[in-house]
Amino acid sequence: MSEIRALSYFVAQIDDLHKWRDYAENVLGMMTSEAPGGGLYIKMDNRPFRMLVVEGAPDRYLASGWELGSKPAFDALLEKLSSKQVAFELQSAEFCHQRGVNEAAVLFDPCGNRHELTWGYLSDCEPFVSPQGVPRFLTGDMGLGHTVLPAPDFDACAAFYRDVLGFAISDIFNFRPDPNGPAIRIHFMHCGNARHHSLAIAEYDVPSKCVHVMVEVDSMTEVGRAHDRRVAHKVPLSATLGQHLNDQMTSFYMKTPSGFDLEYGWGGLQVDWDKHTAFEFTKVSIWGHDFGAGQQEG
Ligand SMILES: Cc1ccc(O)c(O)c1CC[C@@H]1C(=O)CC[C@]2(C)C(=O)CC[C@@H]12
Ligand SMILES: [Fe+2]
Repeated sequence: MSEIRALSYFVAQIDDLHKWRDYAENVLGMMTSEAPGGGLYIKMDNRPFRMLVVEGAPDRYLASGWELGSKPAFDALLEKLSSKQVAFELQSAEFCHQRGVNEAAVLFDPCGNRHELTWGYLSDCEPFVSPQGVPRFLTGDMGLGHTVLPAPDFDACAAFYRDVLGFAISDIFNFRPDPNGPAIRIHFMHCGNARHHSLAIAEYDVPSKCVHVMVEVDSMTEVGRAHDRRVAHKVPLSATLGQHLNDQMTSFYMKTPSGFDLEYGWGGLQVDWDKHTAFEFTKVSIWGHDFGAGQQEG
């Protein structure tokens, strides 16, 4: 099992922070506050933030934050990076203060995706009270959800996540937009928690530098209510409601202000990895999930 415990946060960039504040509070149902050193904290549980949005151009996803369980685990992973000649940079006190962690190291995968390894998150244990009343997000030791990153140089990235960061494959999808054409590979991977996947890599590039991020609520009703808010706030739909075959998640996909998608779901599988057998699946979903919806204005 990976020494990485979970996806603890992500960082996104936008020209105007107000767009994300409005989206987070009124569509996602999350709380916001000003981040130390500038930027927007988006809060979805008892941690100060799970999303950090900074001002700048272009609109894009900037980084994935991965949490180690302890300083020894953090040091051991950096030791492993050094032994494999993988470059990383330890971060300043100001950087760690903004991320709310004791220590952080930054590195890039072979496709240029940025990762922040951290340990020792700061907690004020302020409760999460959704501005939309009811939603509760499934986080805790399973982290904020999952992220799907572009990996056009697929083999190099797959090796990096397995051999360097220690992720293991949950299952594999060979996506064939044309049934007789070549497959676009997507590997779903887990780390040190029960969530079916915390990371997936997809064999194509996207301008926003993230395919999507997934957040999970504790009831199907809240997926429906979020969808109503999406409609009310005219947020473009990227895929209709559906249920995935591999992790059984019922979800829909919509645009974020930074240009990548967000999957809002319920009912994802939690796996006992000692009993799991990796497999390849051949259908995106048991029902629904029309990704052609992104072409229309939803
Ligand atoms: C197939 C699948 C299983 C579990 C997930 O959480 C999940 O997001 C997916 C979909 C993966 C993938 C995607 O995110 C971008 C658009 C893709 C390539 C499609 O058009 C089909 C599969 C989709
Ligand atoms: Fe997903």
